[in-house]
Amino acid sequence: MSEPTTRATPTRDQVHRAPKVLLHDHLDGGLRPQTVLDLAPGAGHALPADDAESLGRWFEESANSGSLERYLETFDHPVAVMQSAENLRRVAQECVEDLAEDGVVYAEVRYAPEQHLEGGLSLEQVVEAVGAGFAAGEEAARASGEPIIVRQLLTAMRHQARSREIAELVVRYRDRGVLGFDIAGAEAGFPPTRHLDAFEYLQRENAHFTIHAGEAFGLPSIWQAIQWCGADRLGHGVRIIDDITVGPDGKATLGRLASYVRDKRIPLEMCPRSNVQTGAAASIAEHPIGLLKDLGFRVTVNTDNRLMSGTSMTEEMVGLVEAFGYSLADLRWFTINAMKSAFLPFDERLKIIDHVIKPAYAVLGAMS
Ligand SMILES: O=c1[nH]cnc2c1ncn2[C@@H]1O[C@H](CO)[C@@H](O)[C@H]1O
Ligand SMILES: [Zn+2]
Repeated sequence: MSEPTTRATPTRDQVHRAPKVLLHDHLDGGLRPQTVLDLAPGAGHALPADDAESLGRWFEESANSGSLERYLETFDHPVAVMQSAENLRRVAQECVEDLAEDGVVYAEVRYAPEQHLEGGLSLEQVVEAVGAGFAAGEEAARASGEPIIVRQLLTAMRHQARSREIAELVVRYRDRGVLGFDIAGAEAGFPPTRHLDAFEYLQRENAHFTIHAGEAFGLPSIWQAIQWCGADRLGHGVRIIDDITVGPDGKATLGRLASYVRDKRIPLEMCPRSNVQTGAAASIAEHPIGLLKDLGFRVTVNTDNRLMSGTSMTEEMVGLVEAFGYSLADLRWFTINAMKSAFLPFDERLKIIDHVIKPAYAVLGAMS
């Protein structure tokens, strides 16, 4: 019987070996420090450090700013070296290899094509270069016995005005590895409704999208994302906690919006370490993920930006195990939640749950 042993506290090695599903990871937030160093001279770009270890540390320290705006400034460096098809391809391939090595079996990786046009590429060429890199990475991962499926989400920058164009790009590439749309960037001052035409277009096209909301701005952003724009999922969504009150007896009362999010099973793409860095949460132990999980929200665990947070799926999950005492059964719950919430077709999601996630957890539980 594997069930009782899955209640034990998992070791780092077990978390590493467990199949993991990642829905919120930025391609330009996940470069290897060495790759940034390798590509910078060719891109004519100056960096704040000249060896991989110091550069990695620089990203983490600079991102540790307590403000989303300052956190986002660090992206200038990876974005500067992602302006050619060759570099995009390399970064995309390495991303898949790194995720596979971390035990991720399915990932949706996002980036903003409009930020990669400075070397003369078209939006289409950007999407195709990333797609080629993902395919090569999947191939390499399969060859090394770590099979993984990785798909693209295309992001539009919320302070810019290209969201409709990017939404159309998503629809054009929907059968070629692109599963959905997103908006990202500074949240305060740039509400989701600014891009309403893009979201309405996607809904008419039966396409999927997630919206970064409730990270650096509160409930109005989440409310707009869901009730005006029709988001399928919420990027972060941590501020939904503002619509929940916990009484002295520990009993939680949900407001209308929090009830709606829970009742409709709207997936929350939570990224604990990133939230601590931008000040959206005070610490991992105080992160709203603990309460939201207890209340049965459709919570998922994600990395956001592996480079800026010095993190991985294993690292995020180990952090949660340490802070909340989660068991393998809890990690399996997060993982199945994520797979259920993916933009991959339903039959393919089920196949991964039934043939990859559940059997691997059964083996891990039996061996613990
Ligand atoms: O947590 C986040 N909140 C909002 N925007 C973000 C976050 N992480 C990254 N980006 C933004 O998304 C762009 C495309 O990948 C990145 O260049 C960065 O500006
Ligand atoms: Zn993000």
